[in-house]
Amino acid sequence: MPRKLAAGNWKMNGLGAALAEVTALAERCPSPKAEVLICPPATLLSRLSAAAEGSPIATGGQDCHTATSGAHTGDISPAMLVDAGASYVILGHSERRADHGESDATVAAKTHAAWNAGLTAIVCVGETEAQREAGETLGVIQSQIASSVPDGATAASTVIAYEPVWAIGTGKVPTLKQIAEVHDALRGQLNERFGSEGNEIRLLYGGSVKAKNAAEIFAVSNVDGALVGGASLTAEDFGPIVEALDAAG
Ligand SMILES: O=C(CO)COP(=O)(O)O
Repeated sequence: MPRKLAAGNWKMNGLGAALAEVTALAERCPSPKAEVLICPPATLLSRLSAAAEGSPIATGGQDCHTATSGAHTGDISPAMLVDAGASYVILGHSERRADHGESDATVAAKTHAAWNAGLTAIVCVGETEAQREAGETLGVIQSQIASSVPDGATAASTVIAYEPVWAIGTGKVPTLKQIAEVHDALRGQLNERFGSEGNEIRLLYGGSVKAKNAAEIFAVSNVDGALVGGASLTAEDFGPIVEALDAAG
């Protein structure tokens, strides 16, 4: 099994001053057992990669285009993320699915492009509150996985993040039983489709993960780490989450 992963998604937050948080995080967690990843806005990626050099902190993008270069104003290619020091990219986040109309097919194409550039793709899935209330959660998520994750996914190339849309930035968190139900179902689906490799693909939980709830979430079966938004912005908030993941073994 690859190392567990504590991933921070800074979303559209962070100016130059935020680089100090990465230095502080590296000082606080000098040799974590888990992999630690920060995905800053694209404007900070190069500088953050430089600031994290020599530390255990990896960097990643929050989206990429399917092409390597060309006439796509405002977009960023996977090769450009690699050039800026990234080793990961978050794809299909629910905010991109909602704000930019990204479909499962788009996410799958971006995942292929990311793999071709040597990036590890963190593919995000999650149900809305209405879908959960209608009892559709597992069906929605399994269909998103089936169509957003291309054939050939491996533990080195792919991470899955389960992020219930209603838990993102709301302070609402599913029960541990609800998290276990989804993660166990995802593990079963990945095993069935990718064989032994599917057993090794890391499954992250995301949505209102904080220092105070991290340890109990990391104890849930088939939770191999977290994708953290708001609580990843400072070393003070993210450090204890990394430490909780390490303590979970
Ligand atoms: O969307 C998320 C990470 O990608 C979760 O965000 P919050 O941790 O702020 O709820």
